[in-house]
Amino acid sequence: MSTVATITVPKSGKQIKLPTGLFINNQFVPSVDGKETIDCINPATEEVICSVVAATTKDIDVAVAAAREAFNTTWGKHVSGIERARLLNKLADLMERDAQELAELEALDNGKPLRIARDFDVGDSVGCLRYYAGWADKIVGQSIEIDNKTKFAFTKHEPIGVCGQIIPWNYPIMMWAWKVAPALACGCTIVMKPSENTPLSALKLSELIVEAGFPPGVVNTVPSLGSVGGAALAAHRDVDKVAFTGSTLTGRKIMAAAAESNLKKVSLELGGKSPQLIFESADLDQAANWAALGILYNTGQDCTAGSRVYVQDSIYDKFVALLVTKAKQLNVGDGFDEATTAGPVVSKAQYDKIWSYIDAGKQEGAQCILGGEKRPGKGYFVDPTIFTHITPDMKIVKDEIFGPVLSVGRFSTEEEAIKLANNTTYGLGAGLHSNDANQCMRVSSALEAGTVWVNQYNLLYNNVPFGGKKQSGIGRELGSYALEEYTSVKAVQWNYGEKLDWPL
Ligand SMILES: NC(=O)C1=CN([C@@H]2O[C@H](COP(=O)(O)OP(=O)(O)OC[C@H]3O[C@@H](n4cnc5c(N)ncnc54)[C@H](O)[C@@H]3O)[C@@H](O)[C@H]2O)C=CC1
Ligand code: BAL
Repeated sequence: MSTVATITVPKSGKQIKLPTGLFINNQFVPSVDGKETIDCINPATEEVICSVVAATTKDIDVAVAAAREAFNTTWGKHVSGIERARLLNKLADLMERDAQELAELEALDNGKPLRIARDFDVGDSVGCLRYYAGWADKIVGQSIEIDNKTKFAFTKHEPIGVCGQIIPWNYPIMMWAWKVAPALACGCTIVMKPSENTPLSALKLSELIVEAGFPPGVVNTVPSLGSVGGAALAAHRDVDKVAFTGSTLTGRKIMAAAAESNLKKVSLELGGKSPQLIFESADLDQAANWAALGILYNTGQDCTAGSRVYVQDSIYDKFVALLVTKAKQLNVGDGFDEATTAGPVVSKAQYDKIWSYIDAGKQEGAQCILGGEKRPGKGYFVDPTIFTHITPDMKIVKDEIFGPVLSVGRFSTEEEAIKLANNTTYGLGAGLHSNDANQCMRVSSALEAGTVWVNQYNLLYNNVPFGGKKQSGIGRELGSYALEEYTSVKAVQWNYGEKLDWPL
């Protein structure tokens, strides 16, 4: 197959030339032993955009060897923090320069609206690179006094080594940035496996890695099926750490593979079934805006999607009516239409999964008060769907759906609200809306989640840590906390005076 695809951008007709090979040692190459390719589908039209080379397990070995060689020679302990910062800042500048093209590829491959891809996905990712560029020369250890006449110790926060990074399809550029930026800032090298659903932006970013001036092998990109390339990275004996975002099911497999191979360090950002609590003192119009954003942003394909909303009895009817009004204002359509505020879901598999849950909700007796009807024609479009009259045992209430499907329940007391919210195996996000400050403090500390949003929902900042409790994950991304995921602490104990009497 050709190793450069020509991709036509809808509406503008602009043509993008994109290398489609594996990116290893700063070059786009064919597979060493495979002929498989991955078709990239535009979910708004179901048409093939282009095909990219699929890495085999042998290709993963080649990419890991390249990353190891770079770690031992040009990166790792062989490059200063100042230089790492310079390169990260340069990469951020190039991403900013190419923001439109990156967004076009993302909108085509994932389906999300072009404007949102450019302003939020690319914009926040540029910010993420700059944030970690700022950290690159500030990764410092401690000096620890043991005995002030004879001994002290100091710690070094050393790069952990070769990192396998496995990312999903819901925010392909942003998940790339969240993983690549802290790893490079700390001095790690990378084998990046983008999702087979959305590999295009990672290939474009690989071109920018070369242009920014990163040495060969520092970042390698291997599109592949999860069961092939992802599994090979998780089980690889020369990978020191694997960072993953995706389903809890796959996270479990990755952890098992890490345990059974070389006990590599693992960080997991997994699924969720996040609650939003609406108390009677809340500003209802604002709460409805945040609740709608919580479940409908990115067409609900969000690990922190606020997919369970619980409303206090006294305001239930009024709030539900408001929420329906807000949900109806969403404009689901092709991401290249200016008016679109939510695109299709990413793939046929995801579309089918969402519809199986909508059907289950109806069969289990929940009341569908909005949506719940398929659209005719092409494209994986799902309109906002709201269920009421739910019970805790329903599948739509328990399982992560990853689509614009909301379950709405009710409560009478604060205790009941907390109990309902925490009644899940997940613990990623939670929201509460109340104008009672004491209540906000009480409830935010009682909610079992890695992030609690008070009077807002779903906002993330590069300097605020993000991650899950319970079965939503292990470790933290973003903020200074992410640096711990990519460094290993070495304690150097120094004797400058103590004499050892022997035998003891
Ligand atoms: N937490 C999050 O942000 C995400 C959650 N999900 C959840 O997962 C559900 C299924 O979506 P999928 O795309 O199938 O998720 P997935 O967890 O299987 O895929 C995420 C990434 O893991 C890779 N992968 C798959 N199997 C692997 C394996 N055995 N070893 C290593 N890597 C592997 C995939 O290639 C992809 O790069 C969604 O409906 C949603 O509920 C999906 C994507 C992101
Ligand atoms: N909400 C950003 C992270 C994620 O959905 O994977």
